Amino acid sequence: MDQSNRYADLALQEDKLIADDNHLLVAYRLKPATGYGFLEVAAHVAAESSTGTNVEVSTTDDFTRGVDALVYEIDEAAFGDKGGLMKIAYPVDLFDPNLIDGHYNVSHMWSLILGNNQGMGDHVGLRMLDFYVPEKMIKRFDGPATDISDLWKVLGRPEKDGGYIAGTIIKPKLGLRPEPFAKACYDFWLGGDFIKNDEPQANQDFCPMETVIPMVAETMDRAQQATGQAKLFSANVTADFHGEMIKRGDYILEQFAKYGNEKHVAFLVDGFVTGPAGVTTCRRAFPDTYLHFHRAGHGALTSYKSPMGMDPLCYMKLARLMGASGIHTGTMGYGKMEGHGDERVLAYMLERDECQGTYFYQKWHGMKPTTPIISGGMNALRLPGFFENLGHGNVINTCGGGSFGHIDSPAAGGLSLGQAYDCWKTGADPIEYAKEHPEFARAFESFPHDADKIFPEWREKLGVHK
Ligand SMILES: O=C(COP(=O)(O)O)[C@H](O)[C@H](O)COP(=O)(O)O
Ligand SMILES: [Mg+2]
Repeated sequence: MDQSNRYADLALQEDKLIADDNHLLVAYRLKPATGYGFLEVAAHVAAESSTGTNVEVSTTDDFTRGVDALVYEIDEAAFGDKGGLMKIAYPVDLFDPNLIDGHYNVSHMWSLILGNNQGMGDHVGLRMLDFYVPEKMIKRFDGPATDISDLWKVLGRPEKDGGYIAGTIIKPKLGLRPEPFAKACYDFWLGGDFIKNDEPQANQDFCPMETVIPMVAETMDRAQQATGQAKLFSANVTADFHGEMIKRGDYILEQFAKYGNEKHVAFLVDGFVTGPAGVTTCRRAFPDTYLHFHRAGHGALTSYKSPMGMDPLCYMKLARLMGASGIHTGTMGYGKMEGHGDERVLAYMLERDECQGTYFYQKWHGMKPTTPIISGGMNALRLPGFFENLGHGNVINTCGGGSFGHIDSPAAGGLSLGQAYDCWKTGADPIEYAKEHPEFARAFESFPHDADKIFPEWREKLGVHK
């Protein structure tokens, strides 16, 4: 059934919709199935995502029609054989404020703008590319409670432009018992700032949380005394049940508090698999603790290979609305995961108070920033190019292989990361810099494939021969 008479109004002007502040706007890539017209399917998406279904229903009244989502722009040929562009305006009244405080639910918003419409049979691709949240709504999302300035403060740095946080992920990913786990932490902290649990490290029988966490807390204290520097640990609190997540969080804070280090802890939530409910549980139960949003699994939704799901930019915006203090953004083509250099916008959208996205200029109206967490196949050699592309180094970076794969030690791995930042920041030539900085220099020998690719003449210039 073609519902474009009701669910499309191509005369609506985007500027006016934004000025009126009564609509949430979404840009999608749509590819209709064979035999269906573009506007017809677009209107069906708007219907399915608001007041309608695939047929007229007798219960509809005039008020109902007043909150229809409307297709207001289409460009059928925008993406060639991948489909066309359509934009839909959703009345703010469609969205769901909490009973307890009137704040909006991200889970509800998500189920509306990218929910049932994903499974419709009359398209072969529907992907959310960008969205715009109006001012009156954005002020009623939680947003972050803590941000990178809280971590810089713990590290004794300026709270503005406090710079690069050199981190790692304890590797191997699984299989370390408590003693070797704590030892790995100590060995890295001698050279770096920040350690996170890898996302599946939790409460396994071979490494129970109630054995390993007290050891990590004691280790942090020892590493801080040995180096005279503050250290940070991002502990996994992911769980299905909010009560379990809170139990884990309370337990972890209690253990680090024994050394006065409760502010040196972040909580890692696998926010893709727990969804907004998991992230918000952590955000609200522990508003003083930095919320580290790990997104394992997100590729099923955000991969550019898919005609479905959403672009990573949308995922970043959802994470900031939910209140993530930091979220993984990928490595913008410099690491091992999918991505490309122009994904700088992912970081800028998280950090800035206003930012131009793919289709919409989003203002955040004072919402705290979310830190870009750079992770996945990174090491000291890849970092200078990464910083150059991004234009700054106010990020958390975690290098698992890049630290524990350093041929000298995890501490040397950690030091090599801070040196990579210093090298870029001071505008030094990496090869010249390596001559004066042994840990950075040994990263070339640790990661020779990267060295060959990024600095092809490194062997001759540094005098290192096979
Ligand atoms: O454990 C790692 C990286 O380990 P390593 O440093 O050894 O590659 C992270 O879980 C991934 O970065 C997640 O990907 P993303 O950050 O893209 O979500
Ligand atoms: Mg991991």
